[in-house]
Amino acid sequence: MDVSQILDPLNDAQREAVAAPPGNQLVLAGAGSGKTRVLVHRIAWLMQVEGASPYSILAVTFTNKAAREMRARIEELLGVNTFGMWVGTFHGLAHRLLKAHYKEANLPQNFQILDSDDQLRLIKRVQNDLGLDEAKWPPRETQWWIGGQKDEGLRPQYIQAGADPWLQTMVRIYFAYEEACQRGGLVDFGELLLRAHELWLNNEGVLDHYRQRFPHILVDEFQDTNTIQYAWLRLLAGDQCHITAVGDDDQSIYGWRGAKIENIQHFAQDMREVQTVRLEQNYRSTGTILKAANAVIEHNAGRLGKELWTKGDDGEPISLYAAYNEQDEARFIVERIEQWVRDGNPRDSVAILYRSNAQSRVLEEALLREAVPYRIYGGQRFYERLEIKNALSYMRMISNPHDDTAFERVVNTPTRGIGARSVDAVRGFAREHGCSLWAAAQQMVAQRVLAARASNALQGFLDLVNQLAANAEDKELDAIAEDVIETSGLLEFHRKEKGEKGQARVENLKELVSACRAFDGIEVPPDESGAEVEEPSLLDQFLDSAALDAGEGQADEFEEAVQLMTLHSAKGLEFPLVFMAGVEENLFPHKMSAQEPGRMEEERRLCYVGITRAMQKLYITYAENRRLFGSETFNSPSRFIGEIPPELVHEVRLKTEISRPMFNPDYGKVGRFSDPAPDFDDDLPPLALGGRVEHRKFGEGTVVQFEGSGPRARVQVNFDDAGSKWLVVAMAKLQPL
Ligand SMILES: Nc1ncnc2c1ncn2[C@@H]1O[C@H](COP(=O)(O)OP(=O)(O)OP(=O)(O)O)[C@@H](O)[C@H]1O
Ligand SMILES: [Mg+2]
Repeated sequence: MDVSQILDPLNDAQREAVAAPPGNQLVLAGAGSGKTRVLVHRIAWLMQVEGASPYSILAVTFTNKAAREMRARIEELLGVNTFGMWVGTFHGLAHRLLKAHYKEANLPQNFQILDSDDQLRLIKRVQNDLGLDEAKWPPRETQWWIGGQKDEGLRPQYIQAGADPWLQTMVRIYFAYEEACQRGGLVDFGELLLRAHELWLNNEGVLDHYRQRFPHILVDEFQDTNTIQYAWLRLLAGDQCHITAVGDDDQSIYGWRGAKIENIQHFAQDMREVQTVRLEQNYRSTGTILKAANAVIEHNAGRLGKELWTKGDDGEPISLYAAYNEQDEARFIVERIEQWVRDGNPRDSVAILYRSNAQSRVLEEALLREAVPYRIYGGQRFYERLEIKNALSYMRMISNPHDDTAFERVVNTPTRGIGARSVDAVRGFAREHGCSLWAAAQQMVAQRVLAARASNALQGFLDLVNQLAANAEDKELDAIAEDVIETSGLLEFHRKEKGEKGQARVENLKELVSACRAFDGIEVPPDESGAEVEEPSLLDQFLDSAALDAGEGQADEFEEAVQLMTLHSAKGLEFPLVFMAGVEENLFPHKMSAQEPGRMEEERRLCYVGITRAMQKLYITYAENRRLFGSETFNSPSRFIGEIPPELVHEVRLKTEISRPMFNPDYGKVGRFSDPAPDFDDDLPPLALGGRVEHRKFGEGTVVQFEGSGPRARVQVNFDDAGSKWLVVAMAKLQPL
């Protein structure tokens, strides 16, 4: 038997983990030390040497994309098909279980996944029905709270509200929300996990079946499992099955969402005979990047403790750029990317990482301006778009007209004369009769409850959905989508919208048809045990995968593109060139983290995750002046920058003839940056970004941007009275103040 392919590309510690006899294992190791590689090779080993069938393996990954990569790697290593292996995220696997056992889970076969937006709407509606004022009971807070309870595995009946009126109300909403979900056949993300856990708890036969089936359980990114996920794993493992868990306590970044680092310690106690393996050699990053990461994370207390080293070169220093504002930052980043690409590197070797989703907009604009293809990773870019969600809602109505969330979304979209009052009346009727909105609307039309005009309009909507459903019979998925966007009037509606926005929406709707065309189903392999798996319709599969897979690189998967993503979604990934943007106090660390103990350490772990994504070169940028979330802020550089040893950092100065970057008082405090003298062109006044200048005609103003050099150099000045102007420096006779 040739196992050299499996073992040769590993170091001794990795080999020990991969080739261990079946048993419980914990691989605890820092970033880039090959944890994920160990997991993949371990699966290959189990199959090749222990004779495990792919059917007997369940692997949990952090994203669906990681799951696909894992499959591909194993197939490449062994030259066999991984068909039948269960590889996916906790949510994806839970969904699959619930689909296969919907009856035992007390769900309709075509239950729908409720994404966070739809969930919020539903909560609003539920609160409204309970007569709770939104101002006093912010629905987002309720959503957060309910999610938190589900993560902890708590149903409303188990929550002791005592005499706490706030908690009593929350529990009341939770009850009503559960009821609404059950009625509509809707399952939110937290519910997937909770139900899947209860499915096993309450159905011994089902649990036994899976325990028999999956003697080998493997989990990546174990440090970010929450209570219910861990309970689910343990329940499945019981005493017979073996878990290989790999993780890094320094990379636990989802505490705010209920993840428990403690699970790492509990694992060693809860499971029998756990073998712990540590990996310390890093294969990903240069020495410099690694030293920076180690230095930053050292500021955290209570670590399980491990130091990473590499045999590789030190590589280039980390570049730090102090931008004048967020525009300048974005432009700088795009320029460097263009240079990198001109040097012959592929675009998809670059990632821009940021702390908050909203930061992407400015970066996107800068990339668009320079026509640099980019993709937002994990940002729910396509399926989150309004017009797409509307079209998907029509498709959901075809699948299940009792889906209240979909009903709400499209009953009057595009507008068809069904006013808010009519919709309110439908809601009231549904509440009174304990039925779905669809059933209520049908009754109301039949009983002529509404005035003639409103009634006709509502009838029109009912007819439309019925017609779409009839048309959909025996049609291909893309034909259904095409019919939906045309017959519903959505396409026409956006065609009439003026400007680029409408056009983009039309294009998106069309893209949905292409997405349907390319879709060939979620793999549901036959279950050799004979457990009943009724194949859901392709439409249902598509709707589920759109909800589950949202944003995971589906935008033009094959185009070579720069990757944009939040630091959170960068976990587990690696890129030769990485930019960390917006590394400023209040943004990163996020200002919310100051309010809760422990959160600052989580921010630092997030910084560690960010730094360790970089293989060859890392840029850190911050803006002295930032417009974000609609307001202007002046932040100092992040404390994390100060935690990187100065000798690893090189500060970037822009060397155009006219620019002298604004002096940052904080540098003095940190007192450590090598500062190459800025270049000046003696003929021209030394204008500085952010500097004050005077113009004969326009008066005083602030320099905000530069462009070009030499005689063609231009500056943009925000004049106090005359507004913003672009001026040619050589002509404008600007006087620095
Ligand atoms: N023994 C090895 N020899 C050569 N390259 C290796 C070895 N082990 C891992 N690598 C490479 O090092 C990089 C990091 O590995 P991997 O992604 O598995 O690390 P990780 O510990 O999972 O990181 P993270 O904590 O970020 O998830 C990958 O490019 C991987 O292919
Ligand atoms: Mg990994």
